[in-house]
Amino acid sequence: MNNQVLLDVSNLSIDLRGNRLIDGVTFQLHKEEVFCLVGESGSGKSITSRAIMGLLDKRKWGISGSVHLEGKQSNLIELAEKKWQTIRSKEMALIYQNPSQALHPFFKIRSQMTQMLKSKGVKDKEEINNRIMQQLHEMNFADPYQIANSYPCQLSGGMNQRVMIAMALLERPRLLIADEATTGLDTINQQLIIKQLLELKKRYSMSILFITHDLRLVSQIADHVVVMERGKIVESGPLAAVKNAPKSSYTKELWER
Ligand SMILES: Nc1ncnc2c1ncn2[C@@H]1O[C@H](COP(=O)(O)OP(=O)(O)OP(=O)(O)O)[C@@H](O)[C@H]1O
Repeated sequence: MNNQVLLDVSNLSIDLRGNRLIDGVTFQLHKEEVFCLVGESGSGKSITSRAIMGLLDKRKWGISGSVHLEGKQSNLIELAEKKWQTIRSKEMALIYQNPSQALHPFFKIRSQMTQMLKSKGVKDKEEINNRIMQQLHEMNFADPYQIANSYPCQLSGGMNQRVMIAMALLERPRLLIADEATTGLDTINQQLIIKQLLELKKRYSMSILFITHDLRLVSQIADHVVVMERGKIVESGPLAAVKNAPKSSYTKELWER
C-alpha cells in the first residue's frame, strides 16, 4: 500500500424521488489498498459504487458531491457519458455478485472478450487472441483454450466468476470495484477468488474497493474499512482500529453478529 490517494469521494449524496439514500459520503481510497465498504443490506453500498462508476441515470437519480480519480481533472459525477468510455475498464472496473449481470448466455467467452477488446480499439486478431489467453491464464485456468470456447452455461458458478474477473481486468484498471463478488459461492471458491484477487492486485499494482456484508472476509483482506448505515458513513479507519476499537455501536454490533 502507498500513501497516494487514488479515489477521492467528497460529500456524495444521492436522492431518489425526494428520498435521500446516500448522505454526505466522504472517503479517500489509496493506491494499492484493499478498501472494504461494509454494512447491512440496504445501507447504500451498491448505489455508492454505481455512482462512482457513473452507472446511475442522472435523469432519475439526484447526485451531488464530487468523485475524483488521480490524474483526472474532472469531477466524475459531472462527466458526460461519452467520456466514461475511456474510464470504465481502463481506469476502473466493476464486478458483481452474479456473473450473469456481466456475461451474455448466448455467446462464447472468447466472443465476449473479443467484443470487449474491439470496443476498446484493439483490432489485431493475434493480439486479441493473445490477450484473451493471457488473461484467462492469469486467472489460473488449467485450460484457457477450453474456457474461451465455452458458453457460460457450460462452466460452474465459480468459473464464471473468474471469467468475469478476467474480463474486468483485460485493460488493467487501476481500481477494481468488487460488489459482493464472492457472496453466494461456497467457501472453497470464495477463498480461491480472494487469493487470486489479492495476487492480481499485487501484480498490477491495483486498488480494490471491496463491498461486502461478510465481516470474516473483511478481517482477512482489508487494509481500510468504512462502515455504512442507512446511507451514511458511521465509521472509517484501518482494519485493526475498526475491528479492535470500533467507535460506533453499529460497528460493534456488526462484529458481534
Ligand atoms: N433501483 C433502485 N430503485 C429504487 N431504490 C433503490 C434502487 N436500488 C437501491 N435502492 C434503495 O437504495 C437504498 C440503498 O440500496 P443499496 O443497493 O445501495 O444497498 P446495499 O447496501 O448495497 O445493499 P445490498 O447488499 O442488499 O445490495 C435501499 O434503500 C434500496 O432500497
